[in-house]
Amino acid sequence: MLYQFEFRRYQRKFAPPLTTNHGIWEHRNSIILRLTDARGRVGWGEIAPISWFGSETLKQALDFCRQLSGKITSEAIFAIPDDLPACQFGFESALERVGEKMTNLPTLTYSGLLPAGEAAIHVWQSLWEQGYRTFKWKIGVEAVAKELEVFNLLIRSLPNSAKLRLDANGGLSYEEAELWLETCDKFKAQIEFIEQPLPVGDLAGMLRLSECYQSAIALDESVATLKQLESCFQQGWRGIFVIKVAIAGSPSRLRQFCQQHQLDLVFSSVFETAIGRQAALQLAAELSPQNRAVGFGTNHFFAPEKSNWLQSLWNEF
Ligand SMILES: O=C(O)CCC(=O)c1ccccc1C(=O)O
Ligand SMILES: [Mg+2]
Repeated sequence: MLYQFEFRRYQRKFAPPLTTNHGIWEHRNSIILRLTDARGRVGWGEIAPISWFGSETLKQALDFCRQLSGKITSEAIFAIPDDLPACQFGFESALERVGEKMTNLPTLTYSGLLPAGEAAIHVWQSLWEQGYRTFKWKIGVEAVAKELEVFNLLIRSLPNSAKLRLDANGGLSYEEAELWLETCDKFKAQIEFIEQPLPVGDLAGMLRLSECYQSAIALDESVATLKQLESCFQQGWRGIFVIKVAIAGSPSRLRQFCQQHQLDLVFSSVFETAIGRQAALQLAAELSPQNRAVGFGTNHFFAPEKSNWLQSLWNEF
């Protein structure tokens, strides 16, 4: 089946900028795409790469879109190479939606993302009032001693029924990870897991840590794509896997892998727009075992989008 294909770049500004162990993030850039079949039915998709996280770059995605010259077949979509995982997601999810009505978002429990540093102590309350009960806080941004101090304030200020996730973005040394895990073990009832304590390549280190501490560890950067997910599973990881659907690759192959194996999954946003978010959350609702909140409580990092943003982007009024 042949489709007409159009795409536009889209940019949103983080307000305030997002700080992680990888640095400061000011703008979220992505590509919105539209497929149209011979009968004029359309499907929308989003390509939202994060190259520092292990996907292709925005430029590689744009180059791929440009060389298509406005046309693509479903066969070509399923043959997009594995080194363009965000493109695989964007095109396949658009294809799945051609002719489908926008459905209601599935009901899921959300984890609210807190800003790094002390700001977290001032932000969780408004998220709590919006109904969030699980929060994620970035660590590995400042010196460990300083962060442990803020952690102590944060964990004491949070209600006992709140759950906290700590995300190091691969930024800890083995010794620092030990220190954090000891701390987590002391607050077992409130800490859900620590995410990606060590760098991507150090699966052996994280396997060792997971044997030495009671607190759970989640892999994130180490399993950014389906290929990496399969590889970590084969190497014996049976802890938590964070799945960033929008950069993981082909949604149909991801679905297959997750249905074949019993995995402890946490679905997570890559700051996609409503288009990628819809597709990612639908897959999350399908595959999520429902016991863990999805990491899509991220919209407060942007000013609300105007309701006609997509029409404006396409210049269609
Ligand atoms: O998972 C969440 O709760 C929020 C999303 C998130 O933290 C994130 C978003 C974009 C890129 C990297 C990350 C991350 O988990 O490190
Ligand atoms: Mg993470």
